Formats: sequence, structure tokens, C-alpha cells
Amino acid sequence: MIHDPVAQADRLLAAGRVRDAVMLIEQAGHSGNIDALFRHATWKLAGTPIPRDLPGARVLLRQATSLGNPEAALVEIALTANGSGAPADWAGARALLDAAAGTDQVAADQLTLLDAMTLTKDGAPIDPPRAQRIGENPDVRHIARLFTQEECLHIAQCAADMLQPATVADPRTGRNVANPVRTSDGAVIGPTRETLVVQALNRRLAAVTGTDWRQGEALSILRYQPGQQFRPHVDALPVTSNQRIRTVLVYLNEGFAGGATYFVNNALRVTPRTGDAIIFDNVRADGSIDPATQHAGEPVTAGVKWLATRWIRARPFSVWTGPENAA
Ligand SMILES: O=C(O)CCC(=O)C(=O)O
Ligand SMILES: [Fe+2]
Repeated sequence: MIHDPVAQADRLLAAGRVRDAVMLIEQAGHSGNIDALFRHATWKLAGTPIPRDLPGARVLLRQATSLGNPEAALVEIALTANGSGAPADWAGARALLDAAAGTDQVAADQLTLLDAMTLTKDGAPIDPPRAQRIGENPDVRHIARLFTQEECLHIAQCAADMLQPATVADPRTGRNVANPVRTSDGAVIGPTRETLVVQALNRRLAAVTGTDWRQGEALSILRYQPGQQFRPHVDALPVTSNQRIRTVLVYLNEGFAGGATYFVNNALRVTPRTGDAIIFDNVRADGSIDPATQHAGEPVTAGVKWLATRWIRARPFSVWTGPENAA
């Protein structure tokens, strides 16, 4: 038997021997190697080096979890709740988290945060707060303390190890260059990393924006250090069949200097405070882009600003099948 089939499969892949790598990982999985099962599942999720197969990945994750792989358990929980590879099943995901929490402190900590929320059997908030209007043209609505400090910290922690400087592809060279509009570091919490806490918060954002959670893009996290900013822009996309109709921003911390959100048209300036949210529509009633929604994240002058953004599409949005596709 091969001692470390995952390392061996990586070597085969690096040598371009994809078929051999896949055969090796399959065989090791069949004989109950939990790391091989998990690696095989991640390949099916990523769609490389084998085709994407979400139901197949779920089968492998189930096996790896039941054989005691805690990493597989967390991914299985995420996919169970967000409906990847099978219909969304909040109660099923919750039961898996309960089971994982018995031996895994990461799962236990998530359970503590979840237990502090009052949720329906589908993970939606039972009594979501109402927003107050704070500006006109554009209409900007505000909710104080939509997220608790602990919830904000959890989100920041989910993104912390993935933060990357903002870049755009240079149209001439195709190379990634610094983004001139946004200079902060960012990360998205994709479907395999959506803890039940993040998913409950995404459902809370859906409730307060009057949308379905499936319309939301993956939660985007931004971190601004001194001098970093998001220059004036609109969130709506220039060309799309599934527009970003609404935006909700949640400030994840406070105590830094600068970093207000500024709406150019009505000179509305929103001072960030931990857990506060603002909501605005990016399109007019006829669906056209509303230029009055132009806004900026002003430069941070001292300290660090953390922010979560949920861009909400007109219709369900699937992070698996590409930016324009419905689930
Ligand atoms: O940082 C801010 O306050 C604004 C962020 C923003 O405009 C966005 O995430 O779309
Ligand atoms: Fe924006």
C-alpha cells in the first residue's frame, strides 16, 4: 500500500499524469483513506483536474466525515445548508454541526454563535429588524447593530487567510495589475467555506433586504489599511443578464479614522460602527442603472476598517456555474 497517496497523487499531477493521479486517489479512497477521500472531493468541487461533480463530491465528503475527517465535516455542513449538490437542507446541516461539535472545537464555537440566534427551521431570522431611511436619491436605509460583535469577528476570521490585494486584468497585457478604483484587500466567502454562522447571516441580510438568500453573491469581505480606499463607483454591472439590484454593506468594526461610506449625489456620509448595515438599490424601477447610487469608501487614515458586502442579484445566483447563471 502507498504510504501517502495524496502526496503521491500530487507528484503525479505535477508530472502531468492526471489519469494515474485520479486512479490512485480513487483506489486509496475505496480502501478508506480519509485524506484521499477528502482530496478527491475537493477535486470534484473545484472541477480540476476532473470535471466538477457536486453530488459526487457530497458522497465522498459523507464517507470522509463518517470516517472522522473534521475538515470534510465542515465542508459537508456548508454544502448541505447552501444546497450545493442537493437541495438546501438547514436542519440536516444543523444536525451535522451538532455531531461535529462533539469532537471539533471549531464546530463547537460555530454552534455557540448559532445558538445565540433565533431562527426558523430554514435558518432565517424569526424577527428581523427594520431599516430606517437615512437619505434620499439615492434611498439609503440603515440598521443599527444588525450583526453582533462576535458575528462580525467570525466573518472577519473566515476571510482573514484569503485576503488578496484588489487587482484588475490589464486589457492590453491580460496581466493582473493593481485596481485603480479599489485599493483595499478583499476575499469572498465561497460556498465550501460558508459556515452555518455565515449562512444564517446571509439569510438575515436577505430578510432585511426583502430578497431570497439565493439572490446574493458570495459574501465579500474588504479590509482597508491606512491610505486604502474604494473610489466613487456604482455597484451595478455594465453588462449582465442578472443585475446587482441591491447592495447591503455591514461594517465589521469601528475605532479607525476615516473610512466613511460617502454617497456623492446627496453628500450622505455614513460613519461605520460595528455591526451597522446600510442598504441601497442600484437600479431604478425600470431596471436601468441608477447613477445617483455612486458611492465611495473614503480613505482610512488610521487603524484598519473591515467591511462585508452582499451584492444582491435580480434572480438566484449560483457561485458554482458562473457569474451570469442562475442556480
Ligand atoms: O467601503 C465602503 O464603505 C464602501 C464599499 C463598497 O462600496 C462596496 O463594497 O461596494
Ligand atoms: Fe460599492
